[in-house]
Amino acid sequence: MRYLSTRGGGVPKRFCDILLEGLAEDGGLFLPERYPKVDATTLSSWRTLSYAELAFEILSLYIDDIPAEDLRRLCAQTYRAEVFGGRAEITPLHRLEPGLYLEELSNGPTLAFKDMAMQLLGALFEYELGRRGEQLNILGATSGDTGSAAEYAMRGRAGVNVFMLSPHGRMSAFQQAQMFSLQDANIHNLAVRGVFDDCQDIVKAVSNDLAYKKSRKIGTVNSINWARLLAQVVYYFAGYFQATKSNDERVSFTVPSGNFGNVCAGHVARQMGLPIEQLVVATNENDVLDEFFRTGRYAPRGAAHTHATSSPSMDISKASNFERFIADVMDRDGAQVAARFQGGAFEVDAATMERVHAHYGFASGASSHTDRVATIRACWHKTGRLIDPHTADGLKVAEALRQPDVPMIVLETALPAKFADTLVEATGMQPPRPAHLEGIENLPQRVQVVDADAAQVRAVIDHCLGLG
Ligand SMILES: Cc1ncc(COP(=O)(O)O)c(C=O)c1O
Ligand SMILES: N[C@@H](CCOP(=O)(O)O)C(=O)O
Repeated sequence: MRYLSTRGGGVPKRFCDILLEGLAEDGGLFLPERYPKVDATTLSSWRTLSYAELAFEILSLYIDDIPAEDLRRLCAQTYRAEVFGGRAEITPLHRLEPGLYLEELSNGPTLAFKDMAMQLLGALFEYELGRRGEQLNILGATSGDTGSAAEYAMRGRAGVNVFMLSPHGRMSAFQQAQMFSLQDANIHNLAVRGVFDDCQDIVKAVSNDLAYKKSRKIGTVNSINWARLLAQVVYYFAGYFQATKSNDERVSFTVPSGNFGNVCAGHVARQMGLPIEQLVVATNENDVLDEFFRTGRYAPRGAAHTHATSSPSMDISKASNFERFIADVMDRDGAQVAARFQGGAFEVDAATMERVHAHYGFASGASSHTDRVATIRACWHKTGRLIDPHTADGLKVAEALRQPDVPMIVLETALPAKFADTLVEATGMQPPRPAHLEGIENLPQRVQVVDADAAQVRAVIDHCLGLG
């Protein structure tokens, strides 16, 4: 399989090259030249596989520059029950009521769905850097969960440093403590005076400085990196197999969305032939994506209009992976994609929106603080299940948009322990947390506060690398 930039520049590349490269040189995002199709016989043969074996089968369709036995071993080492809360299924399905499910994606080390891909990325980086005898300096942006997942996956790994940008004062106390309490020498936390989008813009600006990127060996762990999305495709198949008995059945997924990485992985699974009826995008008050799916207008907002909400990891107004989806909608016309994403807002016509809904199966809705608190409370009272605020945004939208006779799977993107204040407001109870994370907020923290300025971030990286 070869990979191309959404903006059409550069030459086709192989998987391990784009794994380390992250953002394409023309500022676009890598996509495989085509989505491999999975026929009914293959789909049936995958039904009984373990999660690790399923991951291997799916990854093999996209990766031809890692020997099969090595890739199989990396998948087996990554997707072990011990790493994912002792759950043999890795992403178990929990039935809330007939036809409505939660797919548990947050049983990994940092209690959010990011672990599903990041644990594999850590193994892939170490493997490939070892083969090449190279180092990688990862520059990432987080609104709360990517950061800790990346740091836990990369801490102590040979050949990797992590520089993680987060929006100063905008994450929950638990999320901050998860990241800032790490004392490993290869982990560097930078709190940016700004919002998540400022952090992501800095990652892109530094990556687009090609001379700097090359000389400092800068890589990415955000869903900018295709490998993140690829690993996330696997749990759509795993969820489908658990919710159905035969391939004649269809299911829908509702995905709490911010940077559009998670639901974009669902789009890839659907393009591969997984029988998905609808992909429902659920946003919080930062509803740029919901606005697009309702009206055809994509209007990213600035920091002043990006609200700080009680589902903070979704406080995003410029969804990076939306570019990948639009590239597919525009039949991979790189010039058209570049024109749209180098500019500000854009609009697509009614015929295109018809395809977005009917052909690509997208629908959307938004949730507010009042909605998510009410949803957490109702879910607790009706089912005895505590859910986190982001999952609540998903459940609220799923309940409004689910169709009769089509099972709806809501992706559980984090555990309640990460967002205690909102859980207490909704239920009057402190959410449970794993014993080893008790008191994490009281540990000493290590973080450097910087302006939303790429030059300042470059200076910090250079200083840490002993270059400035
Ligand atoms: C808990 C949680 N839910 C949902 C999202 C949104 O996912 P995505 O950015 O892939 O759309 C995020 C962050 O990405 C998150 O951390
Ligand atoms: N919500 C994310 C934001 C970054 O998303 P990513 O999927 O592109 O890494 C976070 O919690 O950091």
